[in-house]
Amino acid sequence: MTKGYTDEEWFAIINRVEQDLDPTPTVYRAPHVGSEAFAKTIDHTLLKLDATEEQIDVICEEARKFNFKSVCIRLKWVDRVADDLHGSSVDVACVVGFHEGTQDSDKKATEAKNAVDAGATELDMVMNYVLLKQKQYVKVYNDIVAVRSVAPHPIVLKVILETSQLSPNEIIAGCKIAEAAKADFVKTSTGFNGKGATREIVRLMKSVVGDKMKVKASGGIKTVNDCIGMMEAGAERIGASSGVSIMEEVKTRPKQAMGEPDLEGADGY
Ligand SMILES: O=C[C@H](O)COP(=O)(O)O
Repeated sequence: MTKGYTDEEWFAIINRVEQDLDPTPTVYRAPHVGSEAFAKTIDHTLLKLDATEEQIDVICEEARKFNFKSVCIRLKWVDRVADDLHGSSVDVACVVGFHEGTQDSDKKATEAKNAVDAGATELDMVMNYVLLKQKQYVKVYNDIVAVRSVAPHPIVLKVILETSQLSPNEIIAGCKIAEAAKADFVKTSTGFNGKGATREIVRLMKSVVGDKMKVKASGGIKTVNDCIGMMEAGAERIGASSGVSIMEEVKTRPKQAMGEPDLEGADGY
């Protein structure tokens, strides 16, 4: 998929990227709150192991009602969600290697293929961040390539870095390796391990990937202002189990005039 670097070459590339990062933060424009584009940033997510059929059907109904971007679930639910969402504009997203990320690449690839065969059009795979921390960059790259090779474009591939477990240098490494492996998104967190997304981390990830990839913020995003803050930091997708309460909050907010930027989320940087 790209030139195969050695671990030593990756090490040098990552450190060069870190040195060259522009320290000036860019503020991106979030879609208008209440717009269709705002709802279409949200992956409506239910990943708890004890989810029931009824709960899965409910989140699909909610996703249709609010016109979210996707419903994000585990493999066992992909068939059902694909049926529930049939005829809607809501996509089916499935997690892979969730939530540890340490499974064998073959297992992840099989899981990814089964998800796509069952109707998933987006995959949120957990990077092997344990190997990343050991600077085994080539293995991390090959792990992502293994999934990408069974789920080529137009399947959307997001790579979850689990940023709470990583240093800034390791986050930069995860972003560059995911980009080289032709993933579409880097995603902050599983929501199951440590702190979720922060604006600072989203900003760092966006400054590394620039226009080459998109950033998904996830984990602990519960309010409209959380969403705006993440989007102004550079996220173009939000993963949240709180999508409904976010949309309920949207209804209570005064309408924005068209063309006016919403800068509320800029507070608290
Ligand atoms: O990818 C999504 C996360 O699991 C959602 O986390 P959350 O339950 O904190 O919104």
